Amino acid sequence: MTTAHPLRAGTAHQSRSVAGHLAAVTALLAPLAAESRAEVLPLRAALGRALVHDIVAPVSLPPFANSQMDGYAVRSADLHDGGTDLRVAPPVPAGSRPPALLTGTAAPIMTGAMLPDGADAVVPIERAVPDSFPAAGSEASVTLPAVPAGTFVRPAGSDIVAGGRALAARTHLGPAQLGLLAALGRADVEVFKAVTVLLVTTGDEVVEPGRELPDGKIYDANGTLLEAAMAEAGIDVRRTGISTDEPGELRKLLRATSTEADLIVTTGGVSKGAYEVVRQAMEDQPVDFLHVAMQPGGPQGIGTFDGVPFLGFPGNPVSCLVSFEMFLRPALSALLGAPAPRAPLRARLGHGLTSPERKHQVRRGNLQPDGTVRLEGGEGSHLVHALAGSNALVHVPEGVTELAAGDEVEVWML
Ligand SMILES: Nc1nc2c(c(=O)[nH]1)N[C@H]1C(S)=C(S)[C@@H](COP(=O)(O)OP(=O)(O)OC[C@H]3O[C@@H](n4cnc5c(N)ncnc54)[C@H](O)[C@@H]3O)O[C@H]1N2
Ligand code: MOO
Repeated sequence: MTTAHPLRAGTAHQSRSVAGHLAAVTALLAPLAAESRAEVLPLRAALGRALVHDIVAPVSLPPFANSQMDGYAVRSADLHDGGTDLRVAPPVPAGSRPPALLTGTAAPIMTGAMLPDGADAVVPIERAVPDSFPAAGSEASVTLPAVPAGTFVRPAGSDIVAGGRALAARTHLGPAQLGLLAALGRADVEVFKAVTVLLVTTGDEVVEPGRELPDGKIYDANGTLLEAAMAEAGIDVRRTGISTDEPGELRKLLRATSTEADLIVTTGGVSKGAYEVVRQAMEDQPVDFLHVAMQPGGPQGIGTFDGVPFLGFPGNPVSCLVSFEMFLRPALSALLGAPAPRAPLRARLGHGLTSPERKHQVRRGNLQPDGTVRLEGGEGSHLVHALAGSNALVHVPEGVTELAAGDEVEVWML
């Protein structure tokens, strides 16, 4: 292909850095961040999505000064060292505005109840004598120790003040963020629509799980692996079934199924063999096939098919998962705020490793409770069993060829 295209790498033999390819994938998918791709969802349906706009707090949290403890609301100026007897006022009712607290009285108040006007502190019931509340309606007095103003009071707006920014645009909505929106009184929220990916696995040697396995064939691991990775990341995944190695058939399949898709992802058929179906099917399309300086996941395809963004991941199962984690997930995180990016951790290697000098290596491993990471399997990108026994990706940056046990590495929890 010689057509000029902003996403294209130049010659097919050029190797592109991981950062360079991530930038290209992000540029390819940038139109997905258009505000026209917004929808309003009830909070319960918005888990895992991200905000289109900033959210401004319509009320303060807490909305009113309230008690942090079960105890007595007091005027701190009434209390003196050595203990002070106060008349017990009627209890503060839950969920409504109490009458003002008269000087020389203490009002039983429960956690979260509104502080009466005039009260400026709460003495926990454990510090009162007696240390239990009198029966409702009875005449009683209580002895309380001196406390500074503000003791066990949660001031209005101490969490957020009305008019302040509660959440920024592109914030990923997990339980805490949805809980905040509910606390602010929101019943629904404007989020980016889920990204729809058409996922196509390819190869004459690949057979649907559940069928018989003739000699020379293997089961399709990639379809299930990537569908699960994408679904977990909140992507709406459509599967086409396995494409044969016939480029015309793959083209027909894509044309029939890709119209509603935001992105086409294929696996396999992108390297240098004689039957690279994805390469051949894309011959008349603005698609680059290039090598990223990464192991696994080196061979990559990127461009558009009939105008639909396209990523061609390599066929080895570990390679296609690593491609998803290194490029698609972070590109969507950066553009749309969802899925959430992987949180990078630092860990110490349980044992040494070697890595090719000009490649960013991504090994699979298990982060142990003692903070060391044990590598699972070797470098091979076919090691799906070792992948299944791993809980983390282990990064060895380009330029690092050898690491010893105890050396620090970056890991991403899977
Ligand atoms: N001469 C070269 N050969 C290869 C190179 C290279 O640079 N020069 N790169 C190697 C690397 S690295 C990778 S990764 C693979 C990528 O190959 P393809 O994307 O073309 O994928 P295939 O050849 O179709 O398959 C590779 C491998 O993965 C297995 N596979 C394919 N699809 C599935 C599936 N759905 N489920 C499970 N396993 C699958 C397939 O049987 C092969 O074993 O190329 C290297 N070769
Ligand atoms: O780079 Mo390939 O993706 O290792 O096996």
